[in-house]
Amino acid sequence: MYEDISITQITVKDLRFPTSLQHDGSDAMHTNPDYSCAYVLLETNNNQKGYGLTFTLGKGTEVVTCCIKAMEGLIVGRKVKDIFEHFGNFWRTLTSDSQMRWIGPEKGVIHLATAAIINALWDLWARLEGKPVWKLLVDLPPEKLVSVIDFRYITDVITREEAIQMLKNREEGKANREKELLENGYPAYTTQVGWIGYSTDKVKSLCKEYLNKGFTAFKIKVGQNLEEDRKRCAMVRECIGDTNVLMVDANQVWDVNEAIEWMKNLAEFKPLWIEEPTSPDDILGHATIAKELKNYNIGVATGEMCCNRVMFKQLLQAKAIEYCQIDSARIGGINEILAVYLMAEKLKVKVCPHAGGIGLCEMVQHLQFWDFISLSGSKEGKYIEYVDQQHEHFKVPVVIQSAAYIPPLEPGYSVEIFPDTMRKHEFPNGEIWKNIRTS
Ligand SMILES: C[C@H](O)[C@@H](O)[C@@H](O)[C@H](O)C(=O)O
Ligand SMILES: [Mg+2]
Repeated sequence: MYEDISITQITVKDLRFPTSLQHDGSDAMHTNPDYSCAYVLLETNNNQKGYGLTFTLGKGTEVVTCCIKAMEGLIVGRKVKDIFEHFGNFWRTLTSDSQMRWIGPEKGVIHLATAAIINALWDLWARLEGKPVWKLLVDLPPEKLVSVIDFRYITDVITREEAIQMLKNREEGKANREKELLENGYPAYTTQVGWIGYSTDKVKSLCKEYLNKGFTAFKIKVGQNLEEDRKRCAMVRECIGDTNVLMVDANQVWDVNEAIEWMKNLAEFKPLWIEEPTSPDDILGHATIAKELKNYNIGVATGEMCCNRVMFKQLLQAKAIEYCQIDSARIGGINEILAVYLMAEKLKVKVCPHAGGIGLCEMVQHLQFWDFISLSGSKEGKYIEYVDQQHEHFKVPVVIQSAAYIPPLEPGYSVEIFPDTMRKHEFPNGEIWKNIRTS
């Protein structure tokens, strides 16, 4: 298959959206984020295209696009057959290039660039197969699916053989779960109600709006001021009632002990989890927080800035997280994220993906659908994050019905952006940015 198809071009665009103007997406650490992405377009000699992105904020996009350009030589000229037949090996060539790996390895800008390229390759593969990515993943035989993963550094927790066996054990019932998912979708929680820059009135009216839309789980930002947080949590709890779920997110703002003390002060509002209480690199710190907060029935969630499968492995081994928040635009794209799902399943930690950023809802739903159908077989106590921003720029935007993600049927990874959006939002010459700079 695909005998003569090869990649002829990779184009990267710096696309930015002025979300900071309305404080959309703001949190304790990122008070003026402009949702942005380094957007990758792959082209082949048979006119097939593949689209992928990594999520960034404003000026940071400049650096990531530069890195993707530096990786061009690793992609262009490759036969797609060689990539997809030996995807695990190809992933390793991207992440192990002997000159480029020095600026990682497998972390930071270079790994964001890897994620964008890998995401575009999966989009291309799914389009060639005429399937959405979730279905491509579901239909791959266990041996083939597992062959895309690089197990280096994680075999002390999971081996290739174990992973294959786990998928085989779950084969029974796959068709029924797929059918059920297509009918009922996958539960979503909303973060749209509680960005840190939103006024109390705005938070209140958004809670009502999302309650009316059928949401039962709500995440708000905390971490700047304890008294304000207490007022905010009390107000949101009153608004959503006792039986609905509240999550809080500090975006790495605290020291370990500070996190524990702060959260004890918010415990009466019964948050399900505290997300990113401290540095994303502090595994033992997360473990300490998790241990202390267990007494208050508060779980620890993290992962949106976890840099690779090794860090995830340690978070899982150390019992540092109750909720594992994989992010579709980070670590090394789907190949590496699948490894995290497998480790989480083995160590019995729930995966609740992060999706607060542009295109993240569109992509990550595919992975969680695959997890439900092929790996964990359960949605129990799990959610996919939902933020209601920038979906109108995508050709296949997410569909949310009764607070549930409904699987897309269109081929690909759902991140193709309209050409008009690219013209308007490309930085610095798109018309949106020209207008902002002159106004
Ligand atoms: C800057 C971004 O909006 C973050 O605040 C966002 O990703 C957040 O942490 C989330 O969990 O959605
Ligand atoms: Mg978060």
